[in-house]
Amino acid sequence: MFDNGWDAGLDDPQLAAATHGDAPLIILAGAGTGKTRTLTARVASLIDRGVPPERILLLTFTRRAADDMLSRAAAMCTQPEAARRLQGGTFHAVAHQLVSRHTESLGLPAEMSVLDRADSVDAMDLLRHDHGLAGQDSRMPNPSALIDLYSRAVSTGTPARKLIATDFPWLETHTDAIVGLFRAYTTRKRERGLLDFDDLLLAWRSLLDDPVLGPELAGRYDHVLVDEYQDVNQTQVDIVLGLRPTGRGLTVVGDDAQAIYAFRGSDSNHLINLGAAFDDPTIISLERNFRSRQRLLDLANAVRPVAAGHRLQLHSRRDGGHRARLVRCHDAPAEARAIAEAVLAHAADGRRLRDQAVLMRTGHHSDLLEVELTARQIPYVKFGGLKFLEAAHVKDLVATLRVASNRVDEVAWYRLLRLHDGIGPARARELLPIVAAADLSGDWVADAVAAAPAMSRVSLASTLDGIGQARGRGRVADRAATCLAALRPLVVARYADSVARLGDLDRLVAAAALAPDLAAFVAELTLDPPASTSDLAGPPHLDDDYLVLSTVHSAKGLEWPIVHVMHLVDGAFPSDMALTSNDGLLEEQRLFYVAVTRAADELALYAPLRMPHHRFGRDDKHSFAQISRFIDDDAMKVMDVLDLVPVREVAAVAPRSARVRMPELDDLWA
Ligand SMILES: Nc1ncnc2c1ncn2[C@@H]1O[C@H](COP(=O)(O)OP(=O)(O)OP(=O)(O)O)[C@@H](O)[C@H]1O
Repeated sequence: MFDNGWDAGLDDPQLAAATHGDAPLIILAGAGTGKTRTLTARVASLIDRGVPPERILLLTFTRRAADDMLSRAAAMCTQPEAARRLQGGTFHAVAHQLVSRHTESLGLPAEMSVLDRADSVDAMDLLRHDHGLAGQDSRMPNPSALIDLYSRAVSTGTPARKLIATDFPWLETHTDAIVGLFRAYTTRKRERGLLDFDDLLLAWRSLLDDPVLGPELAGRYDHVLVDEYQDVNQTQVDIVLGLRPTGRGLTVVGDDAQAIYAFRGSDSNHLINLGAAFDDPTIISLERNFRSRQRLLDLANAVRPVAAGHRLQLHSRRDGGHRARLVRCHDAPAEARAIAEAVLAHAADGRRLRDQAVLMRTGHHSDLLEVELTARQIPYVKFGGLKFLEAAHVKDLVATLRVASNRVDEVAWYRLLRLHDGIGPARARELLPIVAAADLSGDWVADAVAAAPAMSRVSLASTLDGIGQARGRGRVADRAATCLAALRPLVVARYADSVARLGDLDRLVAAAALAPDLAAFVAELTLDPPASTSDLAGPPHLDDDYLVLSTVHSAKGLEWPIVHVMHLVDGAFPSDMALTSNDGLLEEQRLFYVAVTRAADELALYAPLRMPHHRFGRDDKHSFAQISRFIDDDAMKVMDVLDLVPVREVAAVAPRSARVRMPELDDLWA
């Protein structure tokens, strides 16, 4: 029956999921159990069953995941040309496409820009002056705190007044001003075609709620498949239910133990509760892990968080190999040396560097390790931490491209204006009504230049001329190149290392040139930012061999034969920010579970038993560190221990493995 390849090698539950009919399907899949493979096979099987590819929608959390799955599914089925017709992408990217097509119905201007968090902070900064919320007083909420409050209200659907009273009481004296500011902020964004990430999802949900448009939009699809459902927020749940109100044709895949985005408003309970929304859901659990050796899964099963979730017990047919190993090191420099030496030892055994990854809770944890790797000439690539799009020069170009596509994008103008010597925030605010006016009249360039300080006039005139020319260019490639030409002198004047930065910008403009539409390119870049310029150019050359350093968040969904996880001490992993809240700790535990399930063959967890007091401190004060609370007695039973420290120190810092604990004493120093 199945001679097209998509069923090849699937185990029974995977095959059942791939060939399931139209009733709502919930696939609960543990780590490494082949979620991606199963979803891909299901898409291919749907096409072979006769579902037109354009009536299948696949929603994922990264663009790359959607592209990979759709192209693989198309290659596996009998219609290889289906790849072009299949619909898919991230929730936000699909929302952006839809919203761009329905701007009129939504009362939005035709030209739109997408705001990331930093842009939203700028937008709030611009408006708070009009609401008496700017000033030197330290009790005044800063724009970043205001955006946090605003997003929390939106993502949880809680009125701002209530939220201030319960969660932000120190802002209570400003309640009226804040509520007024938020009202103005919402109106202003709408007028200027500025949409933040939440707005995109809310707009999609509103379109689906509309009695005329909603059924038409939902009726475009026969099947909607959602990956990583444990990471959806309430608005995304509403969108999914709006697309498939009865659940017919809905497939979701998720693992509640891998939910790691609560800080963005996600809630793994949505996966746990979904079944109750339908009459006849089919639930399939995938528990056979195809990635890791059983000895490593013994640890994964021991540390898998079970709070309120589904009990999955992973098993593998891959025997042999070593148990997971806990490596206790004297301090952080010793940990860095131990990791570098282990990496080299595996390389000497014939492993490529690319077969290994070092994972960390937070990007800066690898500071010392990077020094060590550089000294030993071990090439590495780092993922996570500062994103490429957060680099100042990249944001400068994105702002330039945005004003060339949406002339009234005052947030982008605000950034661009401040790149000119002599124009600070106050001057920029004065110039905005001229350059970002909704109804341009007369010679706006001359007016803006005349209003600018004398020292800025020459460069401002040249930037504004350049942008005017860019807007007149029809081809995307010409428009992007003209924008960069306008920005180039500002980058040279502003950044000491401008040559390297301009190299990045050239690559970005080259990538833009391939896009059919500049505004869509910029929106996509903002919604799913590349980690580096090499991401824009596709994967690095195959001959390159390098070690991967990655935050656990960025390692989600990936796998390596050998994985080293560092800084496994309380305060680092779990992060000290999470130590005071139960929800925070649970999220850290899920993050730990993601980390330990990335390894196929070997897993080493490193714990430096002394940590410096201050990351950038000038002194060398250290204190004893407690081995991560996630490595508890059950975990220790399935691990080997390697001590790179004197026995005396181990005894001092490892009471968690003691059979009898004295919590009342321990807790005093927690
Ligand atoms: N039926 C199968 N036969 C052989 N290998 C498989 C099978 N299904 C999945 N695999 C392999 O198992 C590994 C894990 O699969 P995949 O990445 O799809 O898992 P996942 O459930 O998305 O994992 P995670 O949630 O941990 O990221 C991959 O190397 C994949 O090729």
